[in-house]
Amino acid sequence: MPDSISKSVLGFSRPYLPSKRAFSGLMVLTLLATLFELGIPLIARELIDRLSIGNIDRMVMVILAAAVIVAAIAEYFAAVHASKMGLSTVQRLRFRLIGHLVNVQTIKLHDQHSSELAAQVMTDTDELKDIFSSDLAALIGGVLSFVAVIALLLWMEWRLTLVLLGCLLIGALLITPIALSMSSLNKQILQQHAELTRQCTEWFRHHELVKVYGATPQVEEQAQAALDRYYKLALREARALALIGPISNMMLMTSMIALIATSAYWIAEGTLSMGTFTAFLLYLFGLTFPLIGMGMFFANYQKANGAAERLHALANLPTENLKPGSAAARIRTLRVEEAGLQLGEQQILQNLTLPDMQRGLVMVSGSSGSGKTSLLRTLLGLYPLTHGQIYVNNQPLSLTQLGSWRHRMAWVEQEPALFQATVRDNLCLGKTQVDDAEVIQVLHKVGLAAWLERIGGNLDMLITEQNHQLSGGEKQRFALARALVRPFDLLLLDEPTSALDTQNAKQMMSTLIDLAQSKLVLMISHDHSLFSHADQIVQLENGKLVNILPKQAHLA
Ligand SMILES: Nc1ncnc2c1ncn2[C@@H]1O[C@H](COP(=O)(O)OP(=O)(O)OP(=O)(O)O)[C@@H](O)[C@H]1O
Repeated sequence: MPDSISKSVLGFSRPYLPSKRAFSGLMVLTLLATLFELGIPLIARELIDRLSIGNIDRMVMVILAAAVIVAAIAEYFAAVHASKMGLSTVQRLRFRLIGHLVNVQTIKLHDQHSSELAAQVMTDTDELKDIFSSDLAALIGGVLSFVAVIALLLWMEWRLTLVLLGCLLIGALLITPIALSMSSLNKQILQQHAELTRQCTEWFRHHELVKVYGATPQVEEQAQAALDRYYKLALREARALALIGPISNMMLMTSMIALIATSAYWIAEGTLSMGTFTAFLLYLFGLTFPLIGMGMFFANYQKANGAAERLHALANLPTENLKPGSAAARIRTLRVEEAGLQLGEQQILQNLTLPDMQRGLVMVSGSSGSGKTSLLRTLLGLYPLTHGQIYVNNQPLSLTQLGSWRHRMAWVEQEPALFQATVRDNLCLGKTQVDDAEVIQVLHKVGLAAWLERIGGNLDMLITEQNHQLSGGEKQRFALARALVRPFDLLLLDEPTSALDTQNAKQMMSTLIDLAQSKLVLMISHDHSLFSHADQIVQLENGKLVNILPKQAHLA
């Protein structure tokens, strides 16, 4: 994302704001609406003064009607334009945030929950939307009306205007601390909202576990506590916001009473016309909305500051650097030299050296937690090496474009991830050209022909989040199919047979042995019965290489 210079709403949103033209358009429309709205009381004054001396002027009536209609039309277009600006700003921001978050370095996302991130992308940005749509238009119109009305009132009766300004100043002083408290309050509300979203996601995703372990009362208790926390914060915010309207109204009421009382005296004295008095009243009414609008803008701006601060933290998570370096060439050899990987306090790989590996099947074994998956993640460029180097065709991997390096690989994860998407979309992830015939062929190759038949050959079938459409073993073969529908030089597999029966494991091994004729296949496995297929066996312990056995040695 572009560097965000500040955590404030305007600083943070600057790169996504609408063009100057759009802002000018809003200014013009708001100005037009405000000018006509300000003109209406003056025309009304003229009309009433003429009527009071029995002069019915049709022209003034027509002008008044036209002014009312034009003001309404301009107000409508200003509101639509402002909403468009707010919506487009948030759309651009969300688009950049989504792109940014999927590129954030894996290790920086470890502490984040995906549903909390999703909640932030959707909910926190909503707080900014109102600022650039309704609130901004209200502010521009409000400031214009306020300045113009005060100028007109000063021109009409300066002493009364000073009394009015005094009342408004007291109102502003009352509203300011309320508005200022919004920033931290809203930050807490959004945090609590995201936390609730995370908890709900966990409960719904693991509903079977919850049922079987009879954890429903526990869930309800946690839900109640989380909802109570949210309710209290939201109520505090509602109470604070609810004060703004009455305070503004109270100040206007007070001003109006003072105005009417003095005006009554002057009308009786004959120094004030009925028309001027009507205009005063209309202007005071006209001030109500701008004042409330300005107060709300101030409060919402502070609220949005809380959201911007949270989004700022997301936007500053470091992303992967896919661009620098040279394009990855076809992989002929792969070597690891004194690789060290430390994550947090934990030393995961320690001086791990793997000599040149070429095409063939390399099995990685070792006890649980010895660093096998971490080694694969390092090769995938998901975990950065703390020291040491990986060499591809004798070139340091750190000098190679990460994106193009990944294009040379395919990966079958330990716990196959499935999207809530169609069979085709799950298999063809990242591919721009999809050939159904090829997809079906690959599904046959990995032993999913019977499964495909069962689903009626329907590649459009939706795989749901709970993915009951696939058994554990079918999921593993499905993940292999996803790898095989793309070209690669290096295939990384993380215990791909752990959920397979002997027959299916044999079939998968035969596919992998075939592939290993022309590609490098690196496979993690705990199953010693499969080791006889390996061209090389790498044994890790505590992140260190303890043994490396060629095929003959192992078979011996
Ligand atoms: N992102 C991480 N942050 C902190 N520790 C991590 C991270 N990734 C892995 N580890 C730790 O590194 C150690 C090795 O994990 P890894 O998953 O590589 O082991 P493994 O050999 O594949 O184990 P298994 O055979 O059980 O899958 C574990 O103790 C794990 O907790």
